[in-house]
Amino acid sequence: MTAPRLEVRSLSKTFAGITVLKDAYLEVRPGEVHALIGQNGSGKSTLIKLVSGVYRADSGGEVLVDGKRIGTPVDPGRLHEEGLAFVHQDLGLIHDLSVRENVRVGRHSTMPYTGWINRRKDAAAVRETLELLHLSHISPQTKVGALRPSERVGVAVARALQERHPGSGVVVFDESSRAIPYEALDDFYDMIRLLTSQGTAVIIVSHNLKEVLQIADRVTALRNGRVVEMGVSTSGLDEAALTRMVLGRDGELDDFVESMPSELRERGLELKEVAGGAIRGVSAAVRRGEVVGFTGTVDSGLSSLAPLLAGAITGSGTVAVGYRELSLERASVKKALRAGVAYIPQDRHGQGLATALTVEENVTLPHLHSRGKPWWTGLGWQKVETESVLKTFEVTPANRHAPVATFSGGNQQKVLMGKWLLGAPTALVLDDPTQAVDVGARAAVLRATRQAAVDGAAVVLCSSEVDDLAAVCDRVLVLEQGSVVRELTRPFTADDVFSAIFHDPEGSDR
Ligand SMILES: Nc1ncnc2c1ncn2[C@@H]1O[C@H](COP(=O)(O)OP(=O)(O)OP(=O)(O)O)[C@@H](O)[C@H]1O
Repeated sequence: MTAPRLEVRSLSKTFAGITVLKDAYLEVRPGEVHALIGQNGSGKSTLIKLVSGVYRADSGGEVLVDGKRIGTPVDPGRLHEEGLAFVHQDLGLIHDLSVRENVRVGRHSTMPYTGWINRRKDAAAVRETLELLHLSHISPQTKVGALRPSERVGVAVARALQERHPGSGVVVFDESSRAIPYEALDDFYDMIRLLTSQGTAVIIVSHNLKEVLQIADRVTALRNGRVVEMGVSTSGLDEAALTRMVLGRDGELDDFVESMPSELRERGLELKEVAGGAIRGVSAAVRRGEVVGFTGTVDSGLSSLAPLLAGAITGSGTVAVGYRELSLERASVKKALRAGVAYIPQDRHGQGLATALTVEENVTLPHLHSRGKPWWTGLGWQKVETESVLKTFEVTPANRHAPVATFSGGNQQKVLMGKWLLGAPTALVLDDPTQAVDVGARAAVLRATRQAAVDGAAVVLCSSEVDDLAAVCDRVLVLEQGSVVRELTRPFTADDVFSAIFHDPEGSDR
């Protein structure tokens, strides 16, 4: 029997006395797609970071590639040699540089004597790797920013795989598909299949259980820092079975509109000829008590809408919030916030959270003014409210004094939601709020979104997750080329939303 391509034996990791990964084990075979699944904070990234040498494991564990011991600790310098490659969620590409520069960074061929970069040799090496990935149409001279999203993933993979024998090694995609718009996913999956057909092993870390079923041969689940199932074949599994592996219990997405009815009132949020970014002109009214979804493909303008409404980018037109009117020409997040717009941005690091501060500081900071007294911030409410956020969203560890930076990605997203929902806003604008959250937390985020409407907010949900939109929205508006082109009113299903985005009136067999 051939040795596993990658084997992990008894890996543990302790941070400041708390063991977050305990005796993890894993076997990945050559030529397979192996998915790692688990709730936020279950230890997936920690496991990957131990294998990639970012963290040093507690003593006692072992990592083997093709039967050969490579640690622990794993020497990051040896990873390339041993055939381990990591493609992170943000891809780590510099858009202003060429494909050649991005792929060859740190690995340039140089001229003898002068030590200057040998561009011709570099370009030839890049072409060779791109050919392996069936991407020979990409020129090494093209700027990465000019490529399609799926081609960018190809460049990130080429960088990871260069100078490798086809079929060797392991490529780890850590939530990489989140960087890829829906319409480019098939190309990404084709590339994964191409790699595995050559014999390379692929690990995907994903919260998207549909994706896991579609692409993975076997799956390993972590719960509370332990591997609870290892290498289970996905044939014969369905989403409900994967959900049980993740949560240790059943978990279904409710129809929250049905189960959480709200009362509609005027004077919510009114968009008048809103334009800016890739939005060309949108007029729409969202009543208080209503959740209105906006959706569309990657080039529909969807990604500009939430930042525009929240004042994060300027534009033209006006947004009326209750009795106040904001001009988008002089917009700012501060002005929008003062008018009663709470905003959950997509980029939680850049705009959402101060990661060096504690959970309690993050959750309560925007509310000190309204909840505290001019002479005293008040500690009681801060404790109670923060603990309620930790409980509602099942944030782990439930430690309000821990710095946000030490939480897993999904748990940070939950803290961000909790922070803004505390304030009972007039309008709530959410930009793809379930990204990175696990299947259990996703339900909590959607319930909280609906609860905001029940409590009287006008809620705008910008998302391309059709299941989310169908679960919480009263109406869905579909964008194309920066304008609203279709409107769905209840009842509608996730498939209806999907068909409306891709303008497929016959429905689809996704
Ligand atoms: N640098 C750190 N210091 C302290 N604790 C940490 C650190 N990094 C991770 N942790 C803790 O380790 C646990 C596992 O986190 P990890 O990032 O591995 O989870 P995950 O399964 O990848 O979650 P997600 O799906 O949200 O990305 C969490 O409880 C997290 O708070």
